[in-house]
Amino acid sequence: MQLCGRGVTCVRGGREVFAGLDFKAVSGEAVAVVGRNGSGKTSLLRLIAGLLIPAGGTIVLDGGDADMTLPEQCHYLGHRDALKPALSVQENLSFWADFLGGERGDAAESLAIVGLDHATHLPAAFLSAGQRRRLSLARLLTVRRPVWLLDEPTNALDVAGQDMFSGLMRQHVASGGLIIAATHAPLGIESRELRIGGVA
Ligand SMILES: Nc1ncnc2c1ncn2[C@@H]1O[C@H](COP(=O)(O)OP(=O)(O)OP(=O)(O)O)[C@@H](O)[C@H]1O
Repeated sequence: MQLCGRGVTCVRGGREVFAGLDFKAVSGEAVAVVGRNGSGKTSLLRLIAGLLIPAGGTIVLDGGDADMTLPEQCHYLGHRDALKPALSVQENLSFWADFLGGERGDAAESLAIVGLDHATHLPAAFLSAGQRRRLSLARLLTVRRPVWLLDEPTNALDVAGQDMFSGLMRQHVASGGLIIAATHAPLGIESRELRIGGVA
């Protein structure tokens, strides 16, 4: 499996953020997207996820599931945790599993892995920032998708949480997945750097 961007141009609010960007990520690899604030790291992830339309160029996944679009094969985890505050931890995860569809893993096991098995019935509104992040990470495990697009994934995680997440990323790439992560901090696993917008 290979994700390939050719000549990708991003325009937001009528302003060109980046132009002519070439990039590639293959199965078993993590790519860390780095660059100064506003250089377009989040925008690039959203372009790959199909949440923004490129103003130019192409983004193609070769060797994936031919019956599915690229966005259908991606998990996009934004830096803001997309949770419904009135729903419980378990209900939030069920919502995402229903919304995303496809092959579904064991939700209880996913919550145990991210360390939220003690809080399954707690409304998401009561979670701490790190717990909200952990609940978002549980999505990656409950619904299997090969391409993980992660925006500042370790934000708010404590040291143990960062270690746990490094292990999950390692397993994902070892099983043939690929990761593209926008980050200002070290990703926590071996990764190749994709710098956008020049030197910070
Ligand atoms: N909805 C929007 N409308 C107009 N401009 C936008 C919009 N969203 C983002 N931008 C602009 O696009 C540019 C790139 O933003 P983006 O969030 O992709 O950068 P980033 O590299 O992820 O930044 P950071 O390191 O601060 O998270 C910024 O100049 C930003 O102001």
